[in-house]
Amino acid sequence: MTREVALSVTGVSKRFTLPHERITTVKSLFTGLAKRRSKIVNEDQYALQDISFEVEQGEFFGIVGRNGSGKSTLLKILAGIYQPTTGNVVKNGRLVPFIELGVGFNPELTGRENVYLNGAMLGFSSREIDALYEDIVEFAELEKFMDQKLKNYSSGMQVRLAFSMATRTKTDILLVDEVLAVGDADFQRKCYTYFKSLKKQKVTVIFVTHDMSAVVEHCDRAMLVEGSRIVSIGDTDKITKQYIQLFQQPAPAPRIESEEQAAEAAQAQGDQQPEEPEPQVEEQDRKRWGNKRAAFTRIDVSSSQVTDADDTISITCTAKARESVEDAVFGFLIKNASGNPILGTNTLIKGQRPMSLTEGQQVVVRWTVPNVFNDGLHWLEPAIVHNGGIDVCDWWEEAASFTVVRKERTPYIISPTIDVVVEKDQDAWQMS
Ligand SMILES: Nc1ncnc2c1ncn2[C@@H]1O[C@H](COP(=O)(O)OP(=O)(O)OP(=O)(O)O)[C@@H](O)[C@H]1O
Repeated sequence: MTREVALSVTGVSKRFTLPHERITTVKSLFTGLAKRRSKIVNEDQYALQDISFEVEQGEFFGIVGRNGSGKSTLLKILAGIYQPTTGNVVKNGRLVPFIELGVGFNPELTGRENVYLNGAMLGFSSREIDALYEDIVEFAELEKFMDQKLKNYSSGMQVRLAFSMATRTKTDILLVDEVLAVGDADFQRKCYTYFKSLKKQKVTVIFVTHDMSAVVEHCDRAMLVEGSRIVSIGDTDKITKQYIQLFQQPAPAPRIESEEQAAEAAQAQGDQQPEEPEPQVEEQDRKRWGNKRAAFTRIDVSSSQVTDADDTISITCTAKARESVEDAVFGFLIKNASGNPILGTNTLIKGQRPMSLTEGQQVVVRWTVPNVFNDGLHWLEPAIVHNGGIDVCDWWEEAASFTVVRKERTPYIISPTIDVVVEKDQDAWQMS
């Protein structure tokens, strides 16, 4: 049987030019001299570099990668919203993007009016929408809300309506970004069932997500993108493992484009004084912040793969005080791959008094957490706060991760072990 290609991407790169306040030396970043030593330059940044891959007709193809790795830019190029800087995309058939919430909707109109407005944008006549209307509303489960203005809908309700509309459109290729993640678990399940039904019609689904369990469960193949380039393409087990491994490594270096910038970067490297290395925690990091009077030096999770056999998960947080801290409280959150907090606590809640730390003192906090988690990737977010919780010493999103593999899957946020005993009175019918 000949292989039928739905989508072919060859040598695609995308460059954005950004005005940027560039601090001219790494050292000045830490010495408060940043203002005097900075200048505005136009910096070219590659969101994608040399991307080539093919997706077959009827494939459910996942695209995964860290925040900022280039996934959404790639989908926008596939959708024709962005033009690639170099390279080309060949699509075999019609492509419908479902990638940004709110596109094609007007918040001041009712749900019903928006169905007609959005339908017109998707190419339906009003008679066609009349015929589809009931199905759209039923799939979205919004029967009671269609006469309310869209601005009163939750983001989950909006996504249900938008997705329900997208499913009515005849398409050969469907692009789905993470927007589905705002729908609840039941709705997501419904969407996956719908995607699977598309396979029979040879419709191709390209799906961007951070939810590794969804990749393993639903995708035929997946692609991992990191720092604007493809790391690998292959079976979903391999790709999801590689994705998880990425978080044990530092994020990639910024992508430098011009020779002048490369020379500046080299100089900045040279400006670092080896005899006074800057502590890692002071680097600019969107996912980590705080005054660092006390900071984590190490986070350990007992196992990166958690199964039904594990009753508990041990988390060990090692921290060091750089200055004295009067009343430190240690805590943590655990979030699932969609970023929903699942549980969390702190030493105060657990009855420990706020800790007084002296300069240079090391603290090790060990947590034992029951394994209540559902299938998939989970993030650990430890924190140290002080001053009655008003000031943050160190707050670290996605400091570590673990993946839960369950034999039984439920559509809920947690999946604790639940035992059941059924007692049936076998003679009951004889007695009545
Ligand atoms: N319109 C734009 N102008 C300038 N830079 C952009 C633009 N869109 C994206 N970028 C940059 O391109 C890079 C890739 O962004 P992109 O949104 O594609 O990543 P992503 O993998 O989808 O991230 P996330 O998982 O957070 O959604 C980022 O560094 C981002 O800042």
